[in-house]
Amino acid sequence: MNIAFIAHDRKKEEMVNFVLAYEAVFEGHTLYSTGTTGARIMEQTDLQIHRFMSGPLGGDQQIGALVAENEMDLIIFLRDPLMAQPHEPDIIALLRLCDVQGIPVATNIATGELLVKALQRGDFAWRELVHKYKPGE
Ligand SMILES: O=C(CO)COP(=O)(O)O
Repeated sequence: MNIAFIAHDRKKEEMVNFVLAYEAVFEGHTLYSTGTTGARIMEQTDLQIHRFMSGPLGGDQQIGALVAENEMDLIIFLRDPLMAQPHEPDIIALLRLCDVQGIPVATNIATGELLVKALQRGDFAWRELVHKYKPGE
């Protein structure tokens, strides 16, 4: 599965702790992140993550491009609901594309926990069919 991690600044510690707790689950997958989030996770875990640009510089949009292609299978996006972000339009665009493609996306830790447990159980197997039977391929 292709999994992306994104966390706003005041959620980065929570994200690192979350990924640490489920490191064994994530290590079998292909991991992506926005720039700073990925750097923080890689500092504290043994995971290899493909890092895009920092969110405000276009990282959300880069992940959005994969979502538009229906390539991303799961996104954990710990947003800060109490702080305005300069790139709010990019964030909304990413979440909109997730809804367009029906991509599971957690925007808080409680949903993140549920999705990672579903991943552990194999509930994401349907995404393999999406990859296999892409329209036009
Ligand atoms: O701003 C972000 C998501 O909207 C996250 O970007 P960074 O991981 O580079 O801090």
